[in-house]
Amino acid sequence: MAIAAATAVEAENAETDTPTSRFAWMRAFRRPWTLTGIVITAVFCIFGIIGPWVAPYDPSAVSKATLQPPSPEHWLGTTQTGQDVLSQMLYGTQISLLVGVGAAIVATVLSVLVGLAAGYLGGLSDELLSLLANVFLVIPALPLTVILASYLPKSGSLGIILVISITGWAWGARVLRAQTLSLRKRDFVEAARATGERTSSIIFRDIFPNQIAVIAASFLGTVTGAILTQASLAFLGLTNVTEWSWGTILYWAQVSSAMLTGSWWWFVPAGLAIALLGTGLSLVNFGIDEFINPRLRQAGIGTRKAQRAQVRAQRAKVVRGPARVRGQRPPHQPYDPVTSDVILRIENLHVDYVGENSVTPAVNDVSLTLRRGEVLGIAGESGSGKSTLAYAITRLHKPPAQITGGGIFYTNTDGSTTDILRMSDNELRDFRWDELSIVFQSAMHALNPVLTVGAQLDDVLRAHRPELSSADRAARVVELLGLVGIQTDRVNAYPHELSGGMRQRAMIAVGLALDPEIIVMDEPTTALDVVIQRQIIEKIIELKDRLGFAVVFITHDLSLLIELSDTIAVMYAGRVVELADADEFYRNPRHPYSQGLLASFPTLSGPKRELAGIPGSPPDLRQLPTGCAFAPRCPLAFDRCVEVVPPLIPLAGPAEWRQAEAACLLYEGDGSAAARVPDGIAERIEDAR
Ligand SMILES: Nc1ncnc2c1ncn2[C@@H]1O[C@H](COP(=O)(O)OP(=O)(O)OP(=O)(O)O)[C@@H](O)[C@H]1O
Repeated sequence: MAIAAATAVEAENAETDTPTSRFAWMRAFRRPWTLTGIVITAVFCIFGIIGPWVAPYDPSAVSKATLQPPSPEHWLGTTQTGQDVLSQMLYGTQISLLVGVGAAIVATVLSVLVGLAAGYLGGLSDELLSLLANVFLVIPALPLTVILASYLPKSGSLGIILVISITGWAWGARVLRAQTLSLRKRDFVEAARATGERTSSIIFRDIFPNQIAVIAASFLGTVTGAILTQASLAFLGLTNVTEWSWGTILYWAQVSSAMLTGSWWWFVPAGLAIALLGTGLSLVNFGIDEFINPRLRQAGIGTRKAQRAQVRAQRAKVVRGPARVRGQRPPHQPYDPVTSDVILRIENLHVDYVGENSVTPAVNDVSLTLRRGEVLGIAGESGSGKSTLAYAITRLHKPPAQITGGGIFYTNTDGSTTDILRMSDNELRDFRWDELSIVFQSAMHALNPVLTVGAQLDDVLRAHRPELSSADRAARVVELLGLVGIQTDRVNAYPHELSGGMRQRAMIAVGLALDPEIIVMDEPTTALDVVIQRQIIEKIIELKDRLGFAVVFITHDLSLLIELSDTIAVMYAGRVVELADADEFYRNPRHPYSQGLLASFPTLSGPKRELAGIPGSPPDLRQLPTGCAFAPRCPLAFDRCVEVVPPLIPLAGPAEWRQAEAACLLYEGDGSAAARVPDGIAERIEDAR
């Protein structure tokens, strides 16, 4: 078995053995088209810088050689007054580039600030900033540019940069706002928020890198647009026409009727330069896309090393051993009422989703207790309120969810208790991750796709342990990766370069970063195959036993839950309907819903049996039936079940039981048997068992 597990780990590691060398990103710029773009842009930049020094003539100096076509003396010919077109082009390149890059920098900074702030902050800030952007968008840019340009003193490039940036930032801001709106709902941003990163850090460390491709495209597009606009303004005579730029060359060519006289050498070079630079910048943009997006970078290069790694991974997958037989539950620390002290107490918690016309009571009067170092498993069908409960515990619930009642009490190490629901934002920021962390459902979405695993761990440490030096943080990152069983050379891997199991391990490492007392795990193994699921669960148990944290574990997978948990809470329609020691729950589930749930899962051990589903489906929480919400599906329901909402009734049992309660009228009375139920039901209970 150990060999099978080792092979599977090897397979997982092999699966991730893709080239993530420090210089892998450089390959993005090796593509022929990108290289062509870089060469074109670089040539223009070089001429922009050295142009005035290498120009053979003063661009304004007149001579007798008027309107000469290209010749060895004047490579690009001369103008009507005998000025050298090549010299004008060399001087003009500098001014055109200055205007293009200057305007693009100002417009991009404006659009990034407005777009990201509006999209992330939302509310009034969004409304005001969006209004501002919309106002600039509805004003026709060209007429506004023309008006502004004609009112500004023709002082030269600076005025033009200002005019172009004022009219050019709004569209980029709109696009970035829309992107930010969608990104802010992504799990990795939620995760960053939950880890306590500050707003500015979330915007610039988590959201901004995901937008760089858009920002780069917008920047390069604005450079081209600004050069074109400057050329148009100059062509119309709205700039300082004695300052040489590609636009002023075109202006003088046009006022001197160069097109009519067929003096093509006067205007073609300037037009060609604009077109060529635009093409070069577009080609560079493709390379930037690939450079920014680690997925494209990876997909594009397809090195032999990567292919070999994939083949190895495929082979290793084939030789994986079978999953461990269910029912071989790893040993837990035995329950000791003296040492097992309460660390989290949820009391009569109510969470509603408040809509315009309806209220969904997703968590309804839930009381639970988590003890230090233990695992509280929460089971239930989809829609029973498990995730809502997890989000409420961590105070990560968002409108329309509202906590409408109850308390969640955390026991500090000094024995005092704090109501999590009454914590201020600052207290919550310190509490989350330091004391209580979360492992989110889908690691692929909860990890930032454009940051390496190491950088994401580093972010958490940076946010909560500012006193740590970067070397200490790096050492802790390596230690955390080792803890969860990720090879430490994967520190620079991007999430997509890791297998599903590795990503989930990385998420667990993020959860462990600050040594919390409690980790809430919401479906942490969903979408993983059983072998990897098994490894993750074993890792969680190993870490829990080693580090002593408590876990609230949420899953649909009842057999997994029984294996992992000390106590199990079964939820149905927002309520806890059974609370029991995991072993006892497995041996003898009491609530008819728990019996149905267990019957619909394969047995952990023993002979094979036919699986039986629970008839019907969970009720609409907005219109709960009267009495017990499970009654319409319950094979044991009797008249009173549709009249009375059953409270959690303590069940009779041995003293060593941790907890045993069921919200079922069958156990009214002494909690031992169906003494008070009508005739015939007692036999049906026995049959059902
Ligand atoms: N944003 C929302 N607005 C309104 N109702 C919601 C919202 N989110 C969840 N609900 C409702 O709250 C109830 C509980 O949902 P929740 O996601 O907590 O259940 P769950 O047991 O975690 O389900 P799953 O296992 O599928 O995640 C469901 O009836 C669901 O429809």
